[in-house]
Amino acid sequence: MTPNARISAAIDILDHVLGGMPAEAALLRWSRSSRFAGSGDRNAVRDLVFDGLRRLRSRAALGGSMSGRGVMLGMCRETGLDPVNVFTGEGHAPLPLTAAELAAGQAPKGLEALDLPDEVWPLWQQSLGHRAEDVALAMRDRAPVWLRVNALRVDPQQAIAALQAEGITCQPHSELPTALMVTDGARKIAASSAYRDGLIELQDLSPQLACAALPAAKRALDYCAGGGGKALALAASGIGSVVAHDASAARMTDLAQRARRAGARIQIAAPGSVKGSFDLVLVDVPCSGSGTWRRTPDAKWRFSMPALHNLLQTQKDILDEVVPHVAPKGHLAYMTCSVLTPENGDQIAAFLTRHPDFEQDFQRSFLPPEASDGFFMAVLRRR
Ligand SMILES: C[S@@+](CC[C@H](N)C(=O)[O-])C[C@H]1O[C@@H](n2cnc3c(N)ncnc32)[C@H](O)[C@@H]1O
Repeated sequence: MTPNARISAAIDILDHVLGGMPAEAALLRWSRSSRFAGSGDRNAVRDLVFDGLRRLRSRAALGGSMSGRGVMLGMCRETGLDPVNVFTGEGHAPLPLTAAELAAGQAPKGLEALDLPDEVWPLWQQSLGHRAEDVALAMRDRAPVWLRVNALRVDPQQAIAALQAEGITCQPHSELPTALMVTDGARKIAASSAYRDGLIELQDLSPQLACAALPAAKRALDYCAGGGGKALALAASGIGSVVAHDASAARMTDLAQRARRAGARIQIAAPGSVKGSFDLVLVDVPCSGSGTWRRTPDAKWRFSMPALHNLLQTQKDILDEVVPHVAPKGHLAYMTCSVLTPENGDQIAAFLTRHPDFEQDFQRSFLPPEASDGFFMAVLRRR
């Protein structure tokens, strides 16, 4: 595909996303109907779409319309590409710009320039205070890729060497050497033998730092295990017995295979079947995902207050549900990938009021750009 044909494809995909389709589904739909596209084309189109979604409002303002064409025209204007050379109508390039399109567009203002939806701003500002603008601006850029070295298989130096042999270069984090930032070759990870053999896992820096800060335990329960990212990290940290549970069995479908690959011993509990108490209970609850909008930028534009209120109730219910599973003197760790206070500190303050037999050990927030994703953890202790 020519560069302009890739822009045409991105316009079509963005129009589907703007029509309500999740970005991954829109990309898959395009991919299936574009067998001619090679892997380089697919990667380039994906990048155009995701960059466009991270900067949707500002680029639509620059391009003069909230549409695939408007966003790609805005991209041309922002990056200094002459739109007349892109919108040529030749081959598979986008159709030439009309006089109205050429005349439209202006510099983004206010929340347009921050690329945030209006609905989130009051809460964003209350939650982030003086960091509100710079965190919003960080969300406009692509996030780095981080790997977790699986200490059950290798040490960081061995993992770095194995990855290097497959053309993937990494740099260890200064405080947590098992966290590796990929500096080159990120697209080769999924097919690499280092990944297939369980030497490394894909996991963002913030959850890695959060898991590393958890108190030591002999028996841990990951109550909202999903695909098992945290359960695998707990098992790799040397906790002898890890039980993974989720309200949805389907969310844990791949966990047994991932655990085998990683050499991790994880017991999978069917929904609602957890028995007994644990000295560490982790609840990585469903949340707005507002800390991860660099990776899932379409979710940013789906944010709504009614959806947030439903999530707040789910988070509260999960916290109350796990109380019987926290052993006396045991720890309850609460995590979200959100930067919004109602899902974080407020949720913990309300829990401590409802459950005076718990006290807080510590809270920690991670914010981009210095951390990778926005993330929150609170560790509570049963008296
Ligand atoms: C943020 S995701 C977990 C991600 C996972 N811990 C990881 O690291 O890959 C939240 C999970 O909570 C689960 N969940 C939602 N309601 C729940 C409930 N009442 N009890 C247990 N799990 C629940 C969802 O199915 C979802 O998999």
